[in-house]
Parts: sequence; structure tokens; C-alpha cells
Amino acid sequence: MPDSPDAALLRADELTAGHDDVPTSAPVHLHLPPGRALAVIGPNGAGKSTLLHTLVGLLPPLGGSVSFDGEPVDERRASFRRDVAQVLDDDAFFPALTGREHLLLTARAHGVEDAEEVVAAELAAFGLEERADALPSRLSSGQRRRLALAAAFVRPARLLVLDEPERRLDAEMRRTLAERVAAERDAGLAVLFASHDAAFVTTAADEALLADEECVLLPPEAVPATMAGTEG
Ligand SMILES: Nc1ncnc2c1ncn2[C@@H]1O[C@H](COP(=O)(O)OP(=O)(O)OP(=O)(O)O)[C@@H](O)[C@H]1O
Repeated sequence: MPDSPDAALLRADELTAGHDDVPTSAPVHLHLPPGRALAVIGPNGAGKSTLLHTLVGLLPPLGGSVSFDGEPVDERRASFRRDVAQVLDDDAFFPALTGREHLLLTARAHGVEDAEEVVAAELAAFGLEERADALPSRLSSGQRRRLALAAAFVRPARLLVLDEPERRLDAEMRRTLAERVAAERDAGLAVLFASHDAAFVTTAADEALLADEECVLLPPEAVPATMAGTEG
């Protein structure tokens, strides 16, 4: 990113991500300040998800360091979990709570005072109003995906991390979500997401990190050509 590293909310220095001591991509150097969005792109197996998991402390780095707000990332810290909204894995719902109850629980756990109104607005934004009182097991796969994404927006956050947000969404919802992410970024949220959707990246990201044998930062206008053939 072009901004000063000192302004970074999320910062990685020579960060090597991987599994069982095997790196999945080249070392990454990045700094993500508030109000900026960085997309991680690359083909299947390039190491995008592994990198995101490492950046939010769910996997230990194989090398280098990652910090949030000047402190080493530690997802056990309550303040880190309060500041970072993430949708990395699918379908982490309480099976006995309806979609509305899941969102209310999430909002209230994060101290949202007008939780009922906030949840109603996000149910509408994600097209879930009619199915709000169904259990997750009674939703379609795309509706469950919408619910997982809505949960990231019913609560305050300083950093939003999404792994392939376009996954299982129809074309209209993909566009709506990309525009929403861009609006939240413009309002000051830092956003990090992995994607195979060039249109999503162009709409929502200021810059893209191409995960490969060498990790390279690209301007968003270079993304469509880079991603030709890798979109899922
Ligand atoms: N839990 C795991 N243990 C060991 N290796 C893993 C594990 N998860 C993923 N890998 C391997 O790490 C590499 C990178 O996988 P990763 O899921 O990070 O890629 P990706 O770029 O997100 O791929 P995709 O676009 O298919 O989602 C792959 O070779 C994969 O097989």
C-alpha cells in the first residue's frame, strides 16, 4: 500500500504463511491502514486462505511477523476479537438459533445498543427478511452464506477480513456486497479479502496482492487481466 507503514492498522513484515513448516506462498510485506482495502488474488492453492488465517492469528507464522494496531496479532485477546470482523469459514452457526437470533446474539455480544434495528437493516440488506426466523439448517447454501456475511456487519469493527466473499452468492448479491464493502472502506474500515472475482476486486479494493511464487502488489486496474482464467 502507498501509505506510511506507521499508519498501518494491520502490518506484516516478511510474513511466511504455511502448514506444517511448508510455506504456501512467498514472504509477504504489507501495511493496511484504516480506510483502505487490499485484495489477495491468485489461483486455487496459491495460499490465499492460509495467508488470511495467519494474518488474523488463526495459524502461527512460519516466519516474519504480523501486528494489529501496533501489537503482535493474538486472536485470544478480547480487544483484537472486538476490532476484527471476519468471515473465513462457512456455516459457523449455532444450530438451534434462527438467523435473526444469531445476528442479535452477535450484535449484543459486541455491545450494539439498538441491536434489533441494526439486525433488521442487515437482514434486509442481505435479502434474508423472509427467512430470518428459519434455522440455519433450513436455509439454502447461498442464504447461509448471506447470513455469515450479515453477521460481520451487525457489529462494529476496525478491520474486516473476508475469504472469497463472492462464494455461493448470485450476481446481484455479489455486486451489492462489493459496493457495500467499498462504502464501508470509504467510511474508514480497513478491509482485507481474498477473491477470485475480478469485478469484486475492482469495485472493492484499492490494491491487490498476487499470492504466488513471488508476492506482488498490483493496482486494481491490473487485476482483470491477471485474473483471467483464475475466476471461480
Ligand atoms: N490444513 C491444511 N494442512 C496442510 N496443508 C493445507 C491445509 N490447508 C490448505 N493446505 C494446502 O496449502 C496450500 C494453500 O491452500 P490455500 O487454501 O491457502 O489456497 P487458496 O489460495 O486459498 O486456494 P483456493 O483459491 O482454492 O481457495 C494448498 O496446497 C493446500 O493443499
